[in-house]
Amino acid sequence: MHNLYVKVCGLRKPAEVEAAVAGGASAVGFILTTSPRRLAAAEARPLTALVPPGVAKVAVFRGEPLEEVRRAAAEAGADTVQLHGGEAPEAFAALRADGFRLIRATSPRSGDPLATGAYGEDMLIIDSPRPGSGERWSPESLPEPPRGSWILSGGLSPDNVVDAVAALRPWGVDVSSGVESSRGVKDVGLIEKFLAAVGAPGGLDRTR
Ligand SMILES: O=C(O)c1ccccc1NCC(=O)[C@H](O)[C@H](O)COP(=O)(O)O
Repeated sequence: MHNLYVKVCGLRKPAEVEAAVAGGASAVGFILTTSPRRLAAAEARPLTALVPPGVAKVAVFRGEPLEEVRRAAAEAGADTVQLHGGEAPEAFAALRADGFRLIRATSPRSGDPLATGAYGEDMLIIDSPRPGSGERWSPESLPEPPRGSWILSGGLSPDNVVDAVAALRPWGVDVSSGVESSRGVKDVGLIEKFLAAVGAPGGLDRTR
């Protein structure tokens, strides 16, 4: 038996972080790449400082040079790095050596391996081809069943997450647009609703 890992991403304000933590999120994400949700590392730092032990602080990147990722993730106070840029396994090894936990993000038709750990990562996010867009992807687009600690992402919301978990049986879920009132603007009530829907803390029980 395993309880669902729940990541709430794209947070920009203390009240959003506090709602995610209070609602039982396993991880909170901060976007340090091009996005309406982008934060500078120095802006993320006071937000990660609000996060208690046991909740992951995830810095999200897409295509930045490795040295920039290392510097910004450290400055932000993250303990986990999420890479969307198709980085090579060597980038994951370098970040591991820095002490970060690692999330590799990909999409179903990318051609990337769908086995968690293929590049040395701890977790694998399977997301829509346009991360943070709120778009869902079709289960039929998966070339093979994902393996290991994989996180379902892309277009989840308080209203669809329970059915999506029942259909695909992921190890975890990740949400951003579905807990926003408009693009890039989080709604604390929707964060609470999402976390309540998945039964956080602890999450939906699921059998592997
Ligand atoms: O959220 C973004 O704007 C973003 C931009 C560039 C790379 C990654 C980004 N988000 C990463 C996430 O983990 C999102 O939570 C994930 O893509 C799901 O987003 P959504 O479909 O909006 O729930």
